[in-house]
Formats: sequence, C-alpha cells, structure tokens
Amino acid sequence: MQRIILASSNAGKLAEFNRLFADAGIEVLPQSAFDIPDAEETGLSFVENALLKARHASRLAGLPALADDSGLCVNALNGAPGLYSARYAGTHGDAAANNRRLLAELDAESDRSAFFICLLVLVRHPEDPAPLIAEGRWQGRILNKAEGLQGFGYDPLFLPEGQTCSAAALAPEVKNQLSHRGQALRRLRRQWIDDVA
Ligand SMILES: O=c1nc[nH]c2c1ncn2[C@H]1C[C@H](O)[C@@H](COP(=O)(O)OP(=O)(O)OP(=O)(O)O)O1
Ligand SMILES: [Mg+2]
Repeated sequence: MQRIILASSNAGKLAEFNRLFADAGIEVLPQSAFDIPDAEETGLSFVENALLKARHASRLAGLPALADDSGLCVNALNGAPGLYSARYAGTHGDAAANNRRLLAELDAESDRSAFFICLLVLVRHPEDPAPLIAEGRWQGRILNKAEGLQGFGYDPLFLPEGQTCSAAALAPEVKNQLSHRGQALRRLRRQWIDDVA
C-alpha cells in the first residue's frame, strides 16, 4: 500500500482527510507521527504555502507528502482573513477568537458573501519539480451568529450557497461532498490516477 504524509497539524482537516481517503487504498500518516514541526508559512498565496508545507514534510519524513493550505475570503473585507485565516485574531488556531473578530469586522455590513478556498499540493519527493496541484472553492455567506457543532474553524459562521444551515451543522460526509477541500481532493485524485496510468 502506498504511504504518504499529510503535512498538517490541524485536527479538523485530518479528520476530513481520513474520511476522504477511506476508500483510496493509500495509507495517510499525519506529520505528527514523524514529530514533524509546522513549516513556516511565509508565502504570499495559498499555493506557495501549500508547497512550502509539502516540501518540508516530505524532506523530514522521506515520503511523498500532501499539504493543504486553505482559508476563508470575505468579499466585503477585500478577501480577509484569507491567508491569515488561522491567526486572524492573533493566536494561531484560536477558532473562537477568530470567529468573534470576523463577526465584529462585519458588524452592520450588508454584503456578507464569502468563499472558502483550498489548495492541495502533492510532492512525490522534497525536490519534486512537477508537484500535483488542485484547487477547490466553496461559495456562501457569513451568518450573524454561530450555528452547529461539527466541523472546525469558521464552519459555524459559514452558510454554504444552496444550504439552509451552517457548514458546522452539516453531517461530515455532506460537508466533504460540497466543500472546497472535498472538491480539491477529488480533482487531485483524478490527476494522480492519470499520472500513474
Ligand atoms: O473547512 C474549513 N472550515 C472552517 N474553517 C476552515 C476550513 N478550511 C480552512 N479553514 C480556516 C481555519 C483554518 O485554521 C485556516 C486554515 O489555515 P491553514 O494554515 O491552511 O491551516 P492550519 O494552520 O490550521 O493547519 P496546517 O497549516 O498545519 O494544515 O482556514
Ligand atoms: Mg497553517
């Protein structure tokens, strides 16, 4: 069975990937299994950060690595929190504080349209000159208050287009069917299959 490193320390992403990879015949190991510390996310775009994370994990584990760089882009905020979604309120990974800041920034704003974006990068080795790259976007709007207990990050404030409840109120398999991450992974897997065929 093929083994790859999942170059992420985000428990919410790891849970979604485990479900998405359940039928793939690929063993997906979190970078924590190799004590790999977080890469510095110094890029100016999601794809640059995903590449940095993938190369870093592949170098330290000696295995192919898949990285996810993702975030929430709010149109009325010129795309913020964007690249800084994980640390919008200052502390990396404090979802409650990030959600509070988002609500405060959008106070009295009528345009609440937004999208989640996910960039996936797969490197077969640390210097891979031809990584596989896939993107997914999920359109929606920002609610006035948090709703739902599933998911992670900004899910309680995100009302996906065509849905009647927040992303955090969707069953995990439904979120994976619709989400930026689910879309990107399905695209990546098609490239991957073409690549080895
Ligand atoms: O489906 C999602 N549902 C809700 N929020 C989400 C989602 N997808 C990304 N987000 C937000 C929160 C997350 O913290 C940030 C990603 O930042 P990002 O740097 O890619 O991930 P991270 O630092 O949490 O983990 P890591 O870099 O180890 O993969 O965007
Ligand atoms: Mg990160």
